[in-house]
Amino acid sequence: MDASHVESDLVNVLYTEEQIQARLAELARDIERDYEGEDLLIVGILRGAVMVMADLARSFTRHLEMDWMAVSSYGSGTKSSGVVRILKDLDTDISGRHVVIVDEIIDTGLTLSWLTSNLASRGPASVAICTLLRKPEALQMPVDVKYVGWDIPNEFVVGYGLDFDEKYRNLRDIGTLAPHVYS
Ligand SMILES: O=P(O)(O)OC[C@H]1O[C@H](OP(=O)(O)OP(=O)(O)O)[C@H](O)[C@@H]1O
Ligand code: HPA
Repeated sequence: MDASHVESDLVNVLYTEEQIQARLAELARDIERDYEGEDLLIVGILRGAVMVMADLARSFTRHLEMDWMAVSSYGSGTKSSGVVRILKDLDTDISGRHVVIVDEIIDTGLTLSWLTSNLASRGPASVAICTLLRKPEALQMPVDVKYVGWDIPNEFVVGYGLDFDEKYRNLRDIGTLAPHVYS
């Protein structure tokens, strides 16, 4: 499939690469300000958060550590299964550490709500969430989010790490899928 073919699968571009980079730089400034003088560990949630982690981390002008977790709640479809499983745990002991979880989207809130309590039970100094996107109308669980890029409508989005059936993660922009892709 060539690149123009992939772009034509998008019905609407919500955020361009330039807009995403600018917003991540602002979020990095906010996080730097809030954790000034503190040790900081950012935790990316595989696989979707790879792009956000890479670009957010490089927007920081301070030292920080990075670790990764993989959890599963979506399978191959567009609906959360509601069951969260850890597929890869942290390599870092987070007791006494300030942790910021980094993800690309909060949809139902199930994943991050579960993950926040899981990490909080390990005795960190603090746990906060940074997400590029959030769908307020889709939330089923309360999630306390400290840093949000944008609130978006309740539509399935792809690109910049977000996939549909493992495709479209490598798009630079974020957009909604054309209906012909689902049918
Ligand atoms: O708020 P929720 O409804 O729980 O959805 C949010 C989760 O869904 C996505 O991950 P996904 O399970 O699609 O895995 P992936 O990152 O490997 O694509 C995203 O990265 C979040 O972790
Ligand atoms: O809208 C979405 N797109 C891709 N992956 C997702 N995981 C949760 N919500 C979404």
